[in-house]
Amino acid sequence: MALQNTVLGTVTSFLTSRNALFLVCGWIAYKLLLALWNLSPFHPLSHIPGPKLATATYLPEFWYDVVKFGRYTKEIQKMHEVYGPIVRINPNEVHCNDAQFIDEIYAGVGRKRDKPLHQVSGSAMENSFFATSDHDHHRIRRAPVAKFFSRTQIARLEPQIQLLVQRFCNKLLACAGKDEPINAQTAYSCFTADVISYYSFGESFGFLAQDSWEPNFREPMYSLLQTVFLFRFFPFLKHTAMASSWFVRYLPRDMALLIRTLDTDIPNQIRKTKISTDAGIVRDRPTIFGELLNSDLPPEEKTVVRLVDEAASVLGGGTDTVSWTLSVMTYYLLTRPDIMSKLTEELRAAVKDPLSLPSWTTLEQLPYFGAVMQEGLRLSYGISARSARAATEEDLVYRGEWTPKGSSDAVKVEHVIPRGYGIGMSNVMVHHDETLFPDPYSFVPERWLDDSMQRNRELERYLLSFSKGSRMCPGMNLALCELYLCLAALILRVFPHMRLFETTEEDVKYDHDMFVPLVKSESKGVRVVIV
Ligand code: HEM
Repeated sequence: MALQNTVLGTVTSFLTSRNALFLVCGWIAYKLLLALWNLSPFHPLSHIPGPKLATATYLPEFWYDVVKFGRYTKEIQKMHEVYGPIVRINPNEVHCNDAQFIDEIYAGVGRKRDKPLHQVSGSAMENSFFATSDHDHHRIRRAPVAKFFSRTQIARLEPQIQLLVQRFCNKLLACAGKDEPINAQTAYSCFTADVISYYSFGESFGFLAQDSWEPNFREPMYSLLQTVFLFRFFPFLKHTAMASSWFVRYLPRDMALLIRTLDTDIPNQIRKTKISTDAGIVRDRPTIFGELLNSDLPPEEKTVVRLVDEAASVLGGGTDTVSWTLSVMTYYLLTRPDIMSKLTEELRAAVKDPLSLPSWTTLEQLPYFGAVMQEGLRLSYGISARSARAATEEDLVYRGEWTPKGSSDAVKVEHVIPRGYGIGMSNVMVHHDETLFPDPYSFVPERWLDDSMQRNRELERYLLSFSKGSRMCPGMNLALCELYLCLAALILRVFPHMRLFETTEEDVKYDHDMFVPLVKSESKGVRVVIV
């Protein structure tokens, strides 16, 4: 019997290992065949130039984005130097480095644009409209949220933002004389998180009300974003993130707070809102959940799980983007006294009392302030990594010119990007395009003004910070309202007392990305002291 068992065990394990070997060989053969297909002249993208390995496989993208972390954008830039303005960067995606093609890729609502599945699989908020691939489904999901962030709605919120701006400046000024430097982005993210939470959820997180700048959501948000490239290749790993709530008590304080907010507080708030909505109770201050639950979205779009993802994407989208833009502007303004004094002069003429600022729409009209804002947005990029769109009902025809390296003659380039295939651009490349922005790494607000010192609308077509078209940032009005009000108050009240602390241009200069721009890993951020 023992012998029989041993023989049976050996045969089973032989069969099992044979099966495993068979599976592995089968998988390798499948991948090889797929690579051959991708390289073949029959593939719909075969006419688009690009490196052979990237044309055949996702290996280069995996290597630079996952293994070397967030460094594929720079490789794509190098590919453009060799292959021209249109490059095949992976078997099914094309990248464009010509800003004249922006309106074709990021087209308006009337022209359908999906987001490629490979791209949206990176998002942990898979039920949000941000991560919704299909154009029509995205439109349905986006509509009620976009309405909530319209210009009129934001104007109603403005008094509360003004209040938080002044509270924020008071808190910064109260740090006068302290030796410990303040990480500007951490401080700014306390302000932006309080604004977005008050507006979206009806209650502020209260980061400005606490004594210090910690805890806040900056670090945990960045930690969550770190998974974006890995999830693109292994989307099933997203489900392991759900386990994080089981060991929340062992996590760092700020990460635990974020997990608790997303896993407990927000779902509870949605349930409470649902009960009052069902009972016909009208709240005096609308919340994003109230808006979604009252909208004509079908019931399957109103589940708690989906609304939590929507809340997380608004929270994620609305916190660090604004705080990073403010940090970049802080650095440039504190290192450029010429720009600072010109701006201060313009603001002093328009603002009688810095404790009671004029409206955001009034501040927006100040030409030099507007120019500084545009330049700050240009050098903070919004999303630095590529964001692709797939036209599903039309082929896109690219026509342009390109001067290959080492040649003095421009050659004409024409390519058809077949429907269904993704084509994207990277803000970091467009914003450093020398033909549009001469001396692109310098902070030059004047480039946004025309000869009569008014806004240069023509150039604004190439500012991609909020993206363009049907999937552009729905939070743009809120972001601009925060940026104008906060920067005006900082300039008039805080910057005269603020000094940079061991901060250089390296601390704001793009190095790699995680979807959002990142500086060199060893940077300690933009740090300031109040004197
Ligand atoms: C300076 C501030 C901001 C910048 C530069 C910015 C930038 C962007 C960009 C470039 C996109 C397009 C992403 C893509 O192509 O996949 C986007 C989308 C988005 N942003 Fe913002 N954003 C900012 C502030 C905000 C705020 C305050 C909110 C809060 C409501 C927000 C919420 C979103 C959402 C929900 C999306 C997804 C839109 C969609 O897929 O239709 N953002 N943002």
